[in-house]
Amino acid sequence: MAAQLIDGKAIAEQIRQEMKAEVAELKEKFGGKAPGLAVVLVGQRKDSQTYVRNKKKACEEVGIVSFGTDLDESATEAEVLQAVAGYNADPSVHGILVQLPLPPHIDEQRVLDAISIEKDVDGFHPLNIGRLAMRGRDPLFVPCTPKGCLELLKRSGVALSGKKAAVVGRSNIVGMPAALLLQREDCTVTVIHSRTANAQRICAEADIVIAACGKAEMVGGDWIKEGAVVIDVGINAVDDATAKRGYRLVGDVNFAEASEKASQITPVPGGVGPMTIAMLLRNCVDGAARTFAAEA
Ligand SMILES: Nc1nc2c(c(=O)[nH]1)N[C@@H](CN(C=O)c1ccc(C(=O)N[C@@H](CCC(=O)O)C(=O)O)cc1)CN2
Ligand SMILES: [Mg+2]
Repeated sequence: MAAQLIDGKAIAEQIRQEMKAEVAELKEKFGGKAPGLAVVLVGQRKDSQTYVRNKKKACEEVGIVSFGTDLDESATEAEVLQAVAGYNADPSVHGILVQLPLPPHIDEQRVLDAISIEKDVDGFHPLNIGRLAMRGRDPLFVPCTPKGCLELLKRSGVALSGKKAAVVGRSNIVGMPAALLLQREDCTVTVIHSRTANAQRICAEADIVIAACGKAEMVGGDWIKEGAVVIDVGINAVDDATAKRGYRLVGDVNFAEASEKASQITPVPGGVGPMTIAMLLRNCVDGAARTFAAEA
């Protein structure tokens, strides 16, 4: 039987509407103060420019004030660090995001480590990741894409406790934090990576699969257990002369095959992607609410 679609675009829209009301309440409660998000973009990558534009548009929609620094591809690491330091010190900014990837001459780790953990709305700072990994500790922010995956599961009524989960991929941004989040929900988690022996057989035992390996359609139908829930994080462009843009987007999962086996599945596009931005807004509003309450 074909799987039920998890509509990330619709769920993200619903979350934005919920947040619009929350931001209005915050303003009412705290004398007109609004949450502020600062985005630092380095270089002219078309995809990054689109994501940053979409983030600013989403901020506007919910009432978050956005700030931006656009630096040339040739910007030095010192210039990027200076932009971050300025936003760290700016009381009207509650969230700082440096769009990734950065040009290769800039040390990504050094830049991410420079963001104040109270404003780390991407959740990439080692202190936030470290707290996520520890029992009894809570990060101030959780990385947006894995947070979006968990939100999709919860809003789709998927019970997590005691379930077997497989995360395909172990990146710092998605795979690793997704595995930690599932573990915090009492799933038994296996992380599958490029050196995993019998990856397909292990994945096919999971009740929940999060695919984030960055390889177009690598997770085939035979990787999916009958009735499993599949969350596809991948966004891969494949040439297609018949498509409007000359390419089409596919995930890390072979959607046609997997949807014959899964009970629920996310599409690409329109699955996890829109949730990344919705969770960024969520983090920014939560950060601002914490600051406003502390200042009151
Ligand atoms: N600082 C960060 N950099 C990057 C992150 C991040 O979370 N923080 N994630 C990605 C890019 N990204 C947000 O920044 C992002 C990627 C994709 C989407 C999205 O909505 N995708 C659409 C399809 C878009 C298209 O048509 O091209 C979808 O899946 O439906 C949103 C945000 C790397 N960098
Ligand atoms: Mg998607």
